[in-house]
Amino acid sequence: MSRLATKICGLSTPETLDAALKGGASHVGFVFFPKSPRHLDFDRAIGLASRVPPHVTGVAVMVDPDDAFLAQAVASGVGAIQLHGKETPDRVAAVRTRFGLPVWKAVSVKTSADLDTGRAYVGAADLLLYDAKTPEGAALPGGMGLRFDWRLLSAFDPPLPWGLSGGLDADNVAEAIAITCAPLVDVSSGVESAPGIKDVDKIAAFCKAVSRS
Ligand SMILES: O=C(O)c1ccccc1N[C@@H]1O[C@H](COP(=O)(O)O)[C@@H](O)[C@H]1O
Repeated sequence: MSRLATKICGLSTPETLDAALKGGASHVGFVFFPKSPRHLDFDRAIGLASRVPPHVTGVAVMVDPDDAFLAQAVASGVGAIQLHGKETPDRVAAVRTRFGLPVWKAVSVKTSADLDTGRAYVGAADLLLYDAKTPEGAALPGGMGLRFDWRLLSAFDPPLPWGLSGGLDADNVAEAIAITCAPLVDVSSGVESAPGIKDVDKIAAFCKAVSRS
């Protein structure tokens, strides 16, 4: 079991969810975004969330969701909400108040100035997830296996609890942790054999690499 929090994101089958749980993940992510190859419908999410034990948190990943969509995602049985779009601080605060769950806000990073945009979410979000900025016009705002310069975080004092995501995998996560001192790491593409297809061996290898860090 790792002392670091680990989120395996974009799970969509019982087998891969179980691999994440067996590996010691503290968080498991379910993506509710129709443009994503990892998109889950709410019925399947209910089945998966029911397998998640109480000491692990299911996280619903969404992009600029409205309240009706959020309500369906929350009803699947998750314990936290990850907002990965262009949600404003006011919107994040409203989601937290309305749904009563911890809210993570993704912060898209390419430069050091991008890190500072997270400060606006103090008092609104519970956790900032620093993720690589995807190119203008990209199909997805995350989950593309892209990484940013981790050295930006080594000289930065995050204003909230935080996590690192973007392009992590079993081969690079130890280096990422060493450079950033991230308390939480989040992976999706790096534990897949193809977009949206999670690989149980890669999940196990990632969890092992984190636990050795
Ligand atoms: O995974 C997706 O398809 C996705 C879709 C929309 C928003 C976020 C998404 N994933 C998140 O992106 C980061 C990084 O993923 P990766 O490891 O670089 O593939 C991760 O937090 C996912 O939760």
